[in-house]
Amino acid sequence: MSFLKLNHISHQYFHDKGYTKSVDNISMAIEEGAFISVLGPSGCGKTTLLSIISGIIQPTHGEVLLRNQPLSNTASGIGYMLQQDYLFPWKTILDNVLTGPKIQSKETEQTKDKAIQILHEIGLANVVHSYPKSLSGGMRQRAALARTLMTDPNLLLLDEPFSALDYQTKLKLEDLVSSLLKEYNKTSILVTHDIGEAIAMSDRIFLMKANPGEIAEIFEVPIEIRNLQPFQARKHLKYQLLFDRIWEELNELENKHPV
Ligand SMILES: Nc1ncnc2c1ncn2[C@@H]1O[C@H](COP(=O)(O)OP(=O)(O)OP(=O)(O)O)[C@@H](O)[C@H]1O
Repeated sequence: MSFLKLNHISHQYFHDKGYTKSVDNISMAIEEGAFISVLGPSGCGKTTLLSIISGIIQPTHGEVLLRNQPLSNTASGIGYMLQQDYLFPWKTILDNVLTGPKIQSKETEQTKDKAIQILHEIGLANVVHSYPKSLSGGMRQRAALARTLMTDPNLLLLDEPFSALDYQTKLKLEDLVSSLLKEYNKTSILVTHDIGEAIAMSDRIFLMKANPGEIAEIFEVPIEIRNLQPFQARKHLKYQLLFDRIWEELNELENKHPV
C-alpha cells in the first residue's frame, strides 16, 4: 500500500476571464519514508499541487489518499517548511518551537524536553532562549524545521525552503535536513527549481511541464547517490549524468511548452 496516492488529479482556477488549467491528470504513488522532489518551470503548477496534497485547495477531478483514506477522513498531520520561516518575532526560539503543543494545550515538561532535544539535534542548543531577530537566515530556517518536527507530521511539504538562503548555508542545510528526515523516517515532498538540490536530496524526481501542468517524466535517483549526504552526492559521476539528462529534458520542455 502506498503511503500517499494521487489519482488523476486535475485542477482549474476560475477567474473573471474564464479559467486557468493549473494541473492536469497527475498521478503519483509515494511510499512511506520516501523523499520526492517536484521540479519544473515557473507556472507549471508545483505550488498548486502541494496545496492540493495538503488539502488547502480541492482538485476539480481526482483524489488524494493518505494511507488509503481520503484526505478529509484523516487527521492529516501535514507539516510545512516554506521559503519564509514565519517565526513569531516576540517569542524565543524555544517558545516558537513549542507553538504547536501550546495551541493544542499540550505543553508539558515532556514536550519542552522534546523541543530542547530537537533544537540540540538541529544545532541550535545555544540559541534556545534567543529571539528570531538575532539569528541568521539559516538558523531561522532550522528553527522553523524544529517547530514543524515538534508536531510529528506524517508528511512534510517543503516549498522551496532553501531558495532564500546563500549558497553555502543552503548546502549545509540540505545535509542537515536530509539526515534529520531520514532519522525521523518522514515522508517528504520538495518543490524546487534547483535540479542539483532535487537530485542530491531525493529518491525520485517528478519533472513537470507547463500549460497545463502535467508530469513529463519521472527520474529514479541511483542508489549510489541516495546513500550519500547531499553535499557528497553532488561530487558523484552519476549525479552529473542525471543532472545533464534533466537539464536537457527541462530545456526541451520549456521550448515545446512555453509558460
Ligand atoms: N490564484 C490563482 N488564480 C488564477 N490562476 C492562478 C492562481 N494561482 C496560480 N495560478 C496559475 O496556475 C498555474 C500554476 O501556478 P503555480 O503557482 O501552482 O505554479 P508553480 O509551478 O508553483 O510556479 P512558480 O515556480 O513560479 O512558483 C499558473 O498558470 C498560474 O498563473
